[in-house]
Amino acid sequence: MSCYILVINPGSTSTKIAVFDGEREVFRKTLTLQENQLDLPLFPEQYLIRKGQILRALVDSGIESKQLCAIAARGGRLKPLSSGVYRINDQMLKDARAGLQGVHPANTAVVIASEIAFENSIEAFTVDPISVDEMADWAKITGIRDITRNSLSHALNMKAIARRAASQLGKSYEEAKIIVAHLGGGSSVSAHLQGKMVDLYNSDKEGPFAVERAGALPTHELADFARSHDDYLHHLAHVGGLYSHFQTRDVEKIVEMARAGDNRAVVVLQAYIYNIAKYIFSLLAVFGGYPDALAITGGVVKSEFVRTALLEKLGKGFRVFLFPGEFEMESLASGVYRVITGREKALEY
Ligand SMILES: Nc1ncnc2c1ncn2[C@@H]1O[C@H](COP(=O)(O)OP(=O)(O)O)[C@@H](O)[C@H]1O
Ligand SMILES: CCCC(=O)OP(=O)(O)O
Repeated sequence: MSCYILVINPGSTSTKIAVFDGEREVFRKTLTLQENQLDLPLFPEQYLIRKGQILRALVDSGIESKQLCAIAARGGRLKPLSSGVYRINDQMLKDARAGLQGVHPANTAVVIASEIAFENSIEAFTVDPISVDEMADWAKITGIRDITRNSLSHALNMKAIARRAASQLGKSYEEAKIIVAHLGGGSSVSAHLQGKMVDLYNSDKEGPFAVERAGALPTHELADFARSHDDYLHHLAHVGGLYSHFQTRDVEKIVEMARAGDNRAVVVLQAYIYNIAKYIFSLLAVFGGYPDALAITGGVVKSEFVRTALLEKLGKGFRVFLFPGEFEMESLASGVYRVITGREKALEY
């Protein structure tokens, strides 16, 4: 019998939805928001817009809600959690609405999923939310006692990619030593040891700058910037990175500018690549040398220019696996499918 899983994945500019029959994708659509809608608060404005778009898209798809047997929602900035599939409960909804560890469009997903699930008497889950925290204690300490590093990242895609890389090495995820770089609108770079992301950077606040995220900044200059810009967090996480230099999130366009001889584009792209490589190399400290593999994933990896420049900068020491694009929709669906088929137990939040 068919078991349709609705997958909901809200991002900074769109909401991706899909329907999987078990692990086979039968429908996918990207629902975009207008530029002025993206500046609206997540609750209730964006959540209502995104929920309305999802319900209309489902009706248009011809898939009836009675065909759904479960919902998989991308989990946002919830409380720090171990990796796994979580049943959405009231406390999770409360934390998502309150923005417990900050706001992210994915915070709307669990709320929308639980409402659609309730209306259809089915269950809703989230898999490896942004707040998966497997960071080692020694990686959390900083040079100021009151400032502790935390773990917020593209955990869903990076854990799935690390498992794929391990399988290509012929090893279990738990025995493989892997670095994963996720290069999208935002970026994360993580070190996987004994099946855990023991250290990572997330470009909202650390590591390499990304398409729209500022990455690590010099502390004194950042303090000055924050004093003179009330909206400095918006600069760090939405209009930073390549966007702050070129007012576009379209990497192909910036590469074209460089190819056409725009010197600024040449140097900023050089810096973009250099910073990614620099932070990848810094994670060699986790392993005391090269890991078994370096896996590079995310939308930006679709760019041949970026792939070539980055591989050249990384040199010959890594065994590199490239996974252009992201695999969040299938990872959400397969996590929930494992639970509803009894192969994995859902965790309680
Ligand atoms: N073929 C391509 N060449 C260069 N950049 C690309 C290409 N395809 C997508 N990108 C870039 O990937 C980024 C989006 O990555 P993705 O992982 O899909 O993002 P998000 O973090 O928004 O989910 C965009 O900045 C886009 O310009
Ligand atoms: C905070 C890390 C997760 C993240 O930034 O996701 P998106 O790049 O999808 O916004």
